[in-house]
Amino acid sequence: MADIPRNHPVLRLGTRQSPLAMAQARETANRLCAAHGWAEGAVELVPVVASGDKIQDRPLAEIGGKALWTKELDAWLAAGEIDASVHSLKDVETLRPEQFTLGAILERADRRDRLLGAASIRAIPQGAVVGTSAPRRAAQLLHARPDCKVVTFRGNVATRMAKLASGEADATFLAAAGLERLGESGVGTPLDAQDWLPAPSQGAIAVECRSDDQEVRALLSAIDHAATRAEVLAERALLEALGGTCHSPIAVLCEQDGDALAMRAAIYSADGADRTEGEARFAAGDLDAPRALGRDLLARATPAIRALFGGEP
Ligand SMILES: NCc1[nH]cc(CCC(=O)O)c1CC(=O)O
Repeated sequence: MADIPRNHPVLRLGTRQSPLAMAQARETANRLCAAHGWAEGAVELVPVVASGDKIQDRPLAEIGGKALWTKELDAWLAAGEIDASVHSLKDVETLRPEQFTLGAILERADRRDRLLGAASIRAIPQGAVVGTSAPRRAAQLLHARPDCKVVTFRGNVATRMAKLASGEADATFLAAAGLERLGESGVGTPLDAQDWLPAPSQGAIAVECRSDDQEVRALLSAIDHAATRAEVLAERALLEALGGTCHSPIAVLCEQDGDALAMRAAIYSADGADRTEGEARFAAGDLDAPRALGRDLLARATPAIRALFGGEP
């Protein structure tokens, strides 16, 4: 068992303030307490309002991308105001400052998207309005259903469900993991990875700490899930090779398959008309294979797809 620091509370965990972020931070705190035999309250949650939560009316890709989710927490972590920060790994930029490290990646929850408002992609009514601001979800939908109209849908999970209920769209997508963590696991229909791949790292919670903070690194390592780490780091290696940004429609899933990892990935043009897919099988920890898959996808992609990759984050 790791040493419990003298002062109480022992660990200050920074988190965004949205209900989903708070649920993820509580789950992280519970796991830390269970792993180390700490009393409740040994982990203090420190909520901050992230820039990404302040601007709700425009797609994230337009207003500055994933950095808007981590900016405030990064500043607090760098300054020592918090010991670690909890993120949805899919919202964390691929290239992070050297001063931070992924101290723990928790066991991945359901990786799938869920469709709300229709029983399947095929069952969405002809010409329906579908709310999403994720380039991946928009492109995947339009690839399968070019008759649909995509409208911007931002805000936290409850906001998006309310927008759907009020008729702003006929259907929308939400991550199964997020719904589950909010106690809404029965909402909508899960889309199986066979025909609808999720976002890189979807369903995984990441806990970042300062790279030079050996004490916190040791504490966090107790809740790290090695199999999840291998999968999501491979997905992020693919992302890195693609030079993908939050404008880039990338769908990928890496899963344990016997004693190896199996990855399937697809990249799209913004309008979903073009799609290039590929797959690879490799050993856990091999990041060259997913990078090679990324380069291979780009080499085979159309100009309309390639225009969305290799850009600035
Ligand atoms: N883009 C926002 C976001 N970031 C993480 C989740 C859910 C949790 C996860 O996927 O890990 C969500 C909501 C959603 O996409 O529906």
